[in-house]
Amino acid sequence: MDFFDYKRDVLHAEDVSLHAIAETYGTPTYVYSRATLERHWQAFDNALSHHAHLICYAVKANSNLAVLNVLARLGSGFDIVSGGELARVIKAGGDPSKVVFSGVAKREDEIRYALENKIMCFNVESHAELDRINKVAEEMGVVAPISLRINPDVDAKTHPYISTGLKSNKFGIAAEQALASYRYAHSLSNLDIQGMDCHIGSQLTDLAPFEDALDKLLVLVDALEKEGISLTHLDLGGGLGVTYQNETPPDLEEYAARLGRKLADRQHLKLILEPGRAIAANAGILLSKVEFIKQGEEQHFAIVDAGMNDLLRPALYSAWQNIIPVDRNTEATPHLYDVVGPVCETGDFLGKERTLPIQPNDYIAVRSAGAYGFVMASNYNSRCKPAEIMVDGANHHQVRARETLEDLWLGESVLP
Ligand SMILES: Cc1ncc(COP(=O)(O)O)c(C=O)c1O
Ligand SMILES: N[C@@H](CCCC[NH3+])C(=O)O
Repeated sequence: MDFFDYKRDVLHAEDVSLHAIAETYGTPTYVYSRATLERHWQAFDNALSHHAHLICYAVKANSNLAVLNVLARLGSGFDIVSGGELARVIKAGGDPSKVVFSGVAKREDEIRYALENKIMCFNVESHAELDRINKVAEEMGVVAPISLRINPDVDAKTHPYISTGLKSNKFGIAAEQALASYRYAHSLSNLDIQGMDCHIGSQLTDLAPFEDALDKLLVLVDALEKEGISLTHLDLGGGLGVTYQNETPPDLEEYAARLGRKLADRQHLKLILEPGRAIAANAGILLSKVEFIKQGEEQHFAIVDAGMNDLLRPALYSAWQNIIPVDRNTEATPHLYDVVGPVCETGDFLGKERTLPIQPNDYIAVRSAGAYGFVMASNYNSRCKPAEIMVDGANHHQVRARETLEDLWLGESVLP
């Protein structure tokens, strides 16, 4: 069941007409479905019910406070990559003791802030970072829980910009160096070794790389055990793909079953997953209005009021996201369009060669925009960032106001 569907020829989010949302809040506007977020999180939780586990939603995918709060209410943990994301989790009512802190370069102040809030674990990516966390923990007179992020050197077969588990990527500690790194961590007085983690990439549509990575990690877990270093959790990161166009991402049950089989005789090892996209992407759309139709030399352009500053994925990765009309009952004849924004860049497009029955002032929805959408928005061209709305059944709530002109120069000043 899709919570974004047509009712009486008008696209709805749950029970709310997107036409009504556009008229009430204006465009461009991100619209999220609470029921979809909950269903996706619950699907992960249920699929892993046979094994001790914690789902740590990757905050970077969509960090709106209302999104985090909906997931926190379900009991979600959170994967963060900055002090800012931790502050958001806390502000949204999330439990810091269910937070894992990833990222290649945590600053000292961020480490201190995380220790003060007693997060569950730091996912550490280098010796230098071990030293830094140990130093801050020592200064504070506490012990820091840590896990080492291993780079298993597996090919996630995804877009090169979002592949993270290859030797050539900046992420993690090479598998060959892992034992030495654990020994080193063990020698530091203010660190407590808890786990091992990896994250091999995003938008994976094949299970084999996850299994290969898990196999490599388990070899290391066993080797550590022999040295008297036993771990309490294994964190396999995020990365499960979603359907944008015609991808067939692995079935969640199958994913969980395959991981579960490899962990069956290791019940003491709690499994942590850090899904972001799989929870948020298809729980959101970007609503936009057609400004003009323009006949170019070779193609038609539909110029809409959302641009690359609002949704960067098409421009940055040539990512394909479905674009559909909000009103199906239209007089407009379908044409092939490049759907472009108002930003002064040739790369400013939301979709190319899309057949759409649209005319000026019609609304369109860019689907699968709940993850890596608003969070990657910018003010380029001094454009105000869009509003964000959360639909909950027949209700809609503005969970972030559209930026105003005053917001554009917040904190700026001119010379005296
Ligand atoms: C460490 C880490 N965990 C989790 C995620 C979430 O990934 P995804 O949105 O693909 O599930 C990412 C981003 O790719 C990440 O870097
Ligand atoms: N921003 C990327 C995903 C990056 C994942 C970061 N670890 C995307 O939109 O696909």
